[in-house]
Amino acid sequence: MGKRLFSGNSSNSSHLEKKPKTTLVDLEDIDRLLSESDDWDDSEDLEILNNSAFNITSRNQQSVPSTSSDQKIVVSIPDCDETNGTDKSKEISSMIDDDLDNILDKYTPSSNNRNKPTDFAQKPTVTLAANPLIGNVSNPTQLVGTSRFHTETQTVPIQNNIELQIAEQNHMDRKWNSEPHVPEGIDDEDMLMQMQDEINAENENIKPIPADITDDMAQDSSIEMYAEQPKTKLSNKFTFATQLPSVVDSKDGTPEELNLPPNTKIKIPIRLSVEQEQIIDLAEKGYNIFYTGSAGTGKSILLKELIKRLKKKYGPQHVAVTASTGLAACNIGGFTIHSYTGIGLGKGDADVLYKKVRRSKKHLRRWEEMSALVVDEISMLDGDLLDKLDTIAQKVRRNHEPFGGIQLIFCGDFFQLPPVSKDPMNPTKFAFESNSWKSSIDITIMLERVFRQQGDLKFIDMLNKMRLGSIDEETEMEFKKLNRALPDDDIIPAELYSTRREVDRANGSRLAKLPGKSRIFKAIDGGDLQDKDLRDKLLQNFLSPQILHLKPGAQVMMIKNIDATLVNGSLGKVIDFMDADTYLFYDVITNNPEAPLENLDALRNDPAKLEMLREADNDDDDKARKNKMTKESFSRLSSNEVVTELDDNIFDFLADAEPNDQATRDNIKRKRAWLNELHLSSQGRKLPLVRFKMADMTTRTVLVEPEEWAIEDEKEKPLVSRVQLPLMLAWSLSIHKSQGQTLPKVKVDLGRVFEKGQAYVALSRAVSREGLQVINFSRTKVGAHDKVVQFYNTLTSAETALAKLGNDPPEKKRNGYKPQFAPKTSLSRYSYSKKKPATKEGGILGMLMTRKEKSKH
Ligand SMILES: Nc1ncnc2c1ncn2[C@@H]1O[C@H](COP(=O)(O)OP(=O)(O)OP(=O)(O)O)[C@@H](O)[C@H]1O
Repeated sequence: MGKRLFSGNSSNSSHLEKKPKTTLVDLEDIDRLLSESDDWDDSEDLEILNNSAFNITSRNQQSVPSTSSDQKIVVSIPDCDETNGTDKSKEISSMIDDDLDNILDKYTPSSNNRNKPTDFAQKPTVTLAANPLIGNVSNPTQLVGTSRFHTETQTVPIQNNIELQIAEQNHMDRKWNSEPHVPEGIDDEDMLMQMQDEINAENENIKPIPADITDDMAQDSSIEMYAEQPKTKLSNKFTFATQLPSVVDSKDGTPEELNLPPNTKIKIPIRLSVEQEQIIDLAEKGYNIFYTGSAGTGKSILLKELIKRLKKKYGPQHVAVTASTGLAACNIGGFTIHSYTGIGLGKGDADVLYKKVRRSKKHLRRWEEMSALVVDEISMLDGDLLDKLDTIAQKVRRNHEPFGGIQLIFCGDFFQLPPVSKDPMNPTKFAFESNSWKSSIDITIMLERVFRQQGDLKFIDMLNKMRLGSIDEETEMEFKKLNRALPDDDIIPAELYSTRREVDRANGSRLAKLPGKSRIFKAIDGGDLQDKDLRDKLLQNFLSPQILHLKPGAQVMMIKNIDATLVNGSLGKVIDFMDADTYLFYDVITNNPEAPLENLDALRNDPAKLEMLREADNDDDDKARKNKMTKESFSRLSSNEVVTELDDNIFDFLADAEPNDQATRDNIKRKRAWLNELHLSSQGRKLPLVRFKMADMTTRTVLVEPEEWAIEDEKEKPLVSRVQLPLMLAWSLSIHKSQGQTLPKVKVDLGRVFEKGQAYVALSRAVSREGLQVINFSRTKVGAHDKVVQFYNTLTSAETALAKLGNDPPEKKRNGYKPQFAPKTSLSRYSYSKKKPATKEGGILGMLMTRKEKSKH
């Protein structure tokens, strides 16, 4: 029997949990690789796993129905960089050779696993991919947890109809042409097909003889064994998703000669185009770059790769990854520029904002350590604000070069949405009109190839005309033809509207269609401002509504940055409502299903420990403490609140591990009852338990607690404030929020378009005309700013920009340019306290508190 290198599990909707449903049996291999390599950067989980030798995960397709048992295992081969590529390549090569044997071992019937019930047979897909661009990475610690979880719960084996796939070489690797590092044997499609045929031929002989698989056999087998998954009620299908990996049906993307079965899903790694690569080259040389291109030219995709390269060059903590809006920031795994730089709403002059930054050690440090500042969707950033940021940078860093010598990478399309200007007397100032832009940007480049709509060239042409604000009659007719219903299939179309009122109405009607009564969450508003009209106006500006209606099944969007992965823009689905105390225990059971009930009981009956746990869960910064009381009053159970039993959905994680032995089954049953009893008797207000979809396609289930928004005067006293759940319904989106998205199926209503570029942004989210419905189209809705047209007339292609530059890198051109980060002079005055758990407890309490600490960082 070969060593067990990996295994996967079946995936239905419930497998999109944060606790990964991937099993990695041979963890030692991963651990060893991680510890032996000098290249891993421990501080960045994502970095580690992007570079890890093996990245073995189970992936769900976005549109897999909840009842499906479709499975996909991705084995990623790491990227080779310039310096260590060859060695690592050899190492991987030999390991991969072993792995092929293991794949065969794993899916070939052996004496131990021959008798399996085909009823439960899953249909795994094995993809051997060379570090796909959008890898689904997992965290090694998560893998450890998962492994334990699965080892203790024997289930039923995967067996028949396996499909082996080979993903193309990762064309992001710039050494592809010269030194392909995929080992021989892996990129050989014939061999894979042969393996697939062999395995399936053997598997056909397996007779469905259920029930006689003993625990011992399961332990000994090289095959992991899984239970048939019970169906969950809530689908994990989302109306839309941000920048999903390119997963296409075989009919669209599989090379003919692969001859894969019709339902095979293939992940096609993205290969950067020459012009995209050229921009990376320029950025690596240290130039301050603005690059642009029409919607769908791959600006964001390129930006993600560029960020990786800059992090390699400067170190992750020296690269500020930001965007002008929360959703755009979410797309590139960054922050809004306002929150990252510490300028809040950006109100007040540069001096006021500089003082604000100085008061926050965290933000001061960020500015001081910054070597590169990346801003996505720059078109929505106000030119005056850019000038203020420039001033702050120079002051904080005590360096009078533009932006204090920080390298700038700006990306966006000025033909799309301009900065929001609410003051008619003070019209929009584009970023390119600012003084700081003129003094800092070395190169402006235009990407020319459109990827998003590449399957519909006529549509690209129509959109291009629209972008420039001039469409002819024929184009208008073509757009008007799109006023028809979209096919009613598995995918629910996203809906885009121009105004918030329209969005609210559309979301409200979707909510009404869900069964059951909605729960109402009323905001607590405060602040010192006396002028009622002004106060109401300011309150209206908050994204969070005064009254929020929610039901289980509601699609929601997070509207605050909570931690590293749960950010403004994260999409989720409400699965139930529970109070904070029940959630503490729910969390314990989720992470530790085998924890004895007696321990949970003991913790429940120990008020001191419980209090400690609650404290550890609370944010300890000053402001949070000030608002604690308001938040607490928000979270108090009101007398008329009806408390019902918890829904079975919340126990998905237990159902996944459907045990074979009676004792474990009983244990789980007891825990369900125990948690329900706690839930029914608890005095806390029931808050939404939301399953969020993460950028790596896993999910994370969290109890969403109230947050505070405030508009402050210059002395940081709140003029108006609101405490509310940081959620909004999200079946429909405003066009402003949709900027940056790729939406395969979308319905757009242009009836109330009020801004130049707005109609273009909305329609260019679609991938093709086939997936686009347009209501209220009219030529009058289309327009472009003259200033933007003029500015774009001055732009060049990447190739021309390169030719003009010559060989001198900007380090030589810009006097005193520092490719590394700024001196840390003022830093030494501060000491940074790291948050520590309130106490070092062992057992469940300790585990919980450590987890909470970790999730905060
Ligand atoms: N080099 C490439 N090869 C194949 N597909 C690509 C490439 N670059 C981008 N794409 C695809 O094109 C689509 C649009 O990419 P992306 O969102 O990065 O464009 P964008 O220019 O940022 O669009 P927008 O301006 O609308 O935000 C995505 O589906 C992406 O996967």
